[in-house]
Amino acid sequence: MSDIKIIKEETLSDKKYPLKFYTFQRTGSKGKLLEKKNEVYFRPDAVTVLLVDSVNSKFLLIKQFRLPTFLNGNETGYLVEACAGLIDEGESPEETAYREVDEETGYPIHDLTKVANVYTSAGGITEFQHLYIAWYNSRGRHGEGGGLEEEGEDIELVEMSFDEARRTLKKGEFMDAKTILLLQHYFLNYE
Ligand SMILES: Nc1nc2c(ncn2[C@@H]2O[C@H](COP(=O)(O)OP(=O)(O)O[C@H]3O[C@H](CO)[C@@H](O)[C@H](O)[C@@H]3O)[C@@H](O)[C@H]2O)c(=O)[nH]1
Ligand SMILES: [Mg+2]
Repeated sequence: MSDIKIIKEETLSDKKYPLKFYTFQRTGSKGKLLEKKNEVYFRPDAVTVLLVDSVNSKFLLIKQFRLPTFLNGNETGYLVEACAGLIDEGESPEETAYREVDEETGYPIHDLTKVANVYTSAGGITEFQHLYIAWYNSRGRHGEGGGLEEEGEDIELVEMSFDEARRTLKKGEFMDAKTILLLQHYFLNYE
């Protein structure tokens, strides 16, 4: 680890989150000095929470437009995902989980449970995801949800039965990695 030497660091863009271009050296597994180049996009770490109503056998998912997917083959640009958001400065992942669930869905949750920490695209993006499941009551009272208007969020709530989620998984129709991981985790460990 300690023999990694950054030879050059160039900032390619710094509009929202920095995109940098590195030239670095490190000793490889065969003891040889290697020089490499790597573009790195510094997106903040994030939290994802799969909301489960085990009494009524339902998940609460969200649907929203995702430009990068539209630019890469997703015809409508819409993606069905578990509730997720970026960690604000000074926030713990648990605090982000409660805030994002409230902003995006408006439902109270309980028993927030850690599932895993994952790098989502290790070759080029710094982002580290904190994955959780939590329980909600689909028949309970809830706030508005829908995301923050001032951030341009436009979020539709999608309630999906366990059966439909299983079928959609089997057909390979979910397209968001963290959502697939959490649904599979739930079916493997709780059903
Ligand atoms: N201006 C600007 N706004 C951005 C940019 N990138 C994101 N935003 C905005 O910043 C807000 C972030 O909303 P969050 O709910 O905190 O995050 P998220 O977009 O849901 O992110 C989660 O899901 C993504 C898609 O799967 C993940 O990529 C991400 O890691 C995270 O898990 C959204 O309004 C989004 O449009 C950008 O480059 N420029
Ligand atoms: Mg979000």
